[in-house]
Amino acid sequence: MKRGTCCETCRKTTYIHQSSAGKEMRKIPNHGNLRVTKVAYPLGLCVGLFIYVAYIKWHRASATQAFLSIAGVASGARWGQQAHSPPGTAAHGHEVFYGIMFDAGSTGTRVHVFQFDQPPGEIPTLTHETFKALKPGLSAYADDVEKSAQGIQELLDVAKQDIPFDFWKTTPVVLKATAGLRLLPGEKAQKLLQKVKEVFKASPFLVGDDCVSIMNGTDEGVSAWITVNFLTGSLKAPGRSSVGMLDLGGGSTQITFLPRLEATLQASPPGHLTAIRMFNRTYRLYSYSYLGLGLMSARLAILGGVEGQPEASLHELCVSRVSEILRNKVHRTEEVKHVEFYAFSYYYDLAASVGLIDAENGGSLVVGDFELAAKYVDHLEPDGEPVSDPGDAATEQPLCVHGPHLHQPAAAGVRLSQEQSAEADSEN
Ligand SMILES: O=c1[nH]cnc2c1ncn2[C@@H]1O[C@H](COP(=O)(O)OP(=O)(O)O)[C@@H](O)[C@H]1O
Ligand SMILES: [Ca+2]
Repeated sequence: MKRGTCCETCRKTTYIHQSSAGKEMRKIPNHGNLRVTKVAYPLGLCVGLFIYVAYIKWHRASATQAFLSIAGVASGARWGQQAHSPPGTAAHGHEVFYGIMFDAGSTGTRVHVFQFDQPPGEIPTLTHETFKALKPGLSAYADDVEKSAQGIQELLDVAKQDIPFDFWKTTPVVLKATAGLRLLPGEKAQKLLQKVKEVFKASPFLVGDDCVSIMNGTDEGVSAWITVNFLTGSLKAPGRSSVGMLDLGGGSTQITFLPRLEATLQASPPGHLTAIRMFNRTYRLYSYSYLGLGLMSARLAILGGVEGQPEASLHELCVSRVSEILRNKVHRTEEVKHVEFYAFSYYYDLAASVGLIDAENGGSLVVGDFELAAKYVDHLEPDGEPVSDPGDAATEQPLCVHGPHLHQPAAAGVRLSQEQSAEADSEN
């Protein structure tokens, strides 16, 4: 991947972060350097989601045009060329318009305020984004629905500050919920969605009938796959092989890749294949979302069953509990050994937290590195010091990233190369 494409994205993006105290917020303008930060990740995935949901799924005929436009800008291809118009102005006859997208994840709700610019007779391009995230996720308010309104209102206020008054009533606002709401009993999830809709309706923004919904897992995986393959250039260059996408969320996890082997298509269980049409081409994708196997939900399942004191080593105990949870739940498809994958969310957070990848730049590793890291962490005393004689060669190996670091926000994920994933698979 070439350096700089996505980093341009950061230049025009303003992120507003919740401080650890959860109250204070600060604006971080990026002054045009090439430093890649993790916060660029949500822009990429949300633009992909926007493209997929708004254009490919609903308006298939205009998919190619819309995709080229929005994803092209997301990659920074055009952002260096023109100065950013002040919000609300239409310099040189350019139309400016906005969109507000809420990502209601299981661990947090995030707002993305997109600004688009449309030169006369041309397709629109994305020129600015403001982002803010709040914790916990919407599902945490399942038993106190009224309380959920406060956070949504706070995020809407960010949009109000960002979007000029004259644009409010023409700016659409949309919320897509993922695993947190999928995991709730239907009635509770619907009450939360209804509450959000009420808050949206009381706002000055454009609110459609289907402005608030739960996105299905396949759509979630496919939109992230589109984004990552746009960013790696494989959608634009037909000969270039595509990469796979792994996203480990809090409540669910997705795998999506483009199989090359007929055998993979034949051997895929029902519900694991989906087709999308883009650039006059039909992509038959292997895509599956495992509900309940996000990091937090899986931990809950694993730890929920613990009773008494462990007899085996902590690592062995963990491995056996995880195996029990995963048994017969996860389909193993042979072809992944030969596919390069980009991994996101908790794959990133976990790899960065144990030093497998650089916390700013991401990096490459093999699947087996996670296992080594788990062994290492499981051998730590509660105070964080390694035990004196872990008796395991794994802890003697350096926990470092294999292969080059990526200098891309798409790489606010972990990259698993072909050889690496093959090697890792053979170790499992
Ligand atoms: O907008 C974002 N900003 C920062 N991290 C995000 C964003 N969206 C998702 N993540 C990452 O996703 C993980 C949490 O997943 P999420 O809450 O979206 O659960 P879900 O996808 O299973 O519903 C964390 O690793 C978090 O870093
Ligand atoms: Ca997510």
